[in-house]
Amino acid sequence: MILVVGGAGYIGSHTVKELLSKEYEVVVLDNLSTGHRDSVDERAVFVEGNLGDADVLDALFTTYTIEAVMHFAAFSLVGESVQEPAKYYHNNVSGTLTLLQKMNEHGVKNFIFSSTAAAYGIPESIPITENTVTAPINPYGRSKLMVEQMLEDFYQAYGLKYVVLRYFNAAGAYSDGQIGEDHFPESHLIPIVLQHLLGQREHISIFGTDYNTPDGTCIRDYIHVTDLADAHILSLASLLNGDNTNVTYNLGNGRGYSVREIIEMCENVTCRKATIVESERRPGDPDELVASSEKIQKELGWTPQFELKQIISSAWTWHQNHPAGYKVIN
Ligand SMILES: NC(=O)c1ccc[n+]([C@@H]2O[C@H](COP(=O)([O-])OP(=O)(O)OC[C@H]3O[C@@H](n4cnc5c(N)ncnc54)[C@H](O)[C@@H]3O)[C@@H](O)[C@H]2O)c1
Ligand SMILES: O=c1ccn([C@@H]2O[C@H](COP(=O)(O)OP(=O)(O)O[C@H]3O[C@H](CO)[C@@H](O)[C@H](O)[C@H]3O)[C@@H](O)[C@H]2O)c(=O)[nH]1
Repeated sequence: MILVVGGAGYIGSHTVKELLSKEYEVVVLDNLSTGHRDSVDERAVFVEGNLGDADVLDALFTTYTIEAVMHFAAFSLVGESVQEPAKYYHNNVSGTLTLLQKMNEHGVKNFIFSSTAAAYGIPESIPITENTVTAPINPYGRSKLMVEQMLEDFYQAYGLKYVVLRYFNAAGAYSDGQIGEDHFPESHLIPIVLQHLLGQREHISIFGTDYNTPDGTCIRDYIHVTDLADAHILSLASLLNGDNTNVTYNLGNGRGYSVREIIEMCENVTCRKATIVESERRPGDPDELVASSEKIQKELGWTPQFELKQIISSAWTWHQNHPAGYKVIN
């Protein structure tokens, strides 16, 4: 069985569906702090609990035979991490340490970790490879990098095998339109633009128009959540068949889009016109983040299947069908 920690969240719930479609048995552990019970496929076992709760973990590892753990659970709002670093180190680092200790005690040796492009901070060059210097510029990025470092120590000392996946900007929704992105508060650009185009927000703020990019707005690499889920499946197989022991991969499309280009593509997909307000820079935003994902393409044969237009179309279907997200409207 595969334990998916944070499987009721955005990326976790999509990965659960992919795992089930590949005939893996899945148990989800999630405390629903930012996730949604309704996003979890009913074929998965659901346990509500905290990943930092040793008793919950003992019960899980005793009840189920866990071959591998996929760990999505974290707090991930950059701005909040600057205001409340303790919250981030407690959940993302200390919670994960408890999980790793319990895995070790129960002899569970395979681990896949959701890391982030934020681990690189302001990169020295583009595209970013796994060898680019990691120098995070906020507590969120640092909390992820600390876990990466713990994983290498656990590998050396206890033989934990791991794959670290550094995602760039996750976006899009599952092909059946039934699950998608529902964060509160929403901070990500694509859902914010689509919510505006649905009439749920008065305007879109562009955070900074004086960046060192061709149109002055930040450039990011957007990757479909299903492509991320597929990378997890490949990583899992490589751990289980012994090909990988301790490895880090970037996950992006290798193509950057500016904030203005994203808004234009959203207008194009939805055939609606956006109202834009040019605002101040948001603290901590690097000019440009674009991945080189050649390493995972070469080593595991992962190839992203979705381009920006398809990413936005799938997200649009989700938002139209679920204007209030997972909330039930009476
Ligand atoms: N969304 C992105 O663009 C992006 C980019 C890079 C990395 N990531 C990372 O990927 C992971 C998933 O991101 P997401 O967007 O799906 O986030 P999300 O908030 O939708 O999902 C996180 C899930 O973890 C659960 N959780 C949090 N703390 C927990 C705890 N202590 N015990 C049990 N469950 C807990 C939440 O309830 C939620 O269901 C995170 O680790 C995030 O840092 C996300
Ligand atoms: O209303 C908005 C929201 C965002 N942006 C800009 O849009 C870009 C993308 O922002 P966002 O969607 O919030 O993503 P990022 O800040 O790039 O961060 C995401 O991608 C990172 C990896 O690249 C992950 O580490 C983070 O967890 C994840 O939130 C940034 O330049 C923002 O300043 C706006 O201009 N207006």
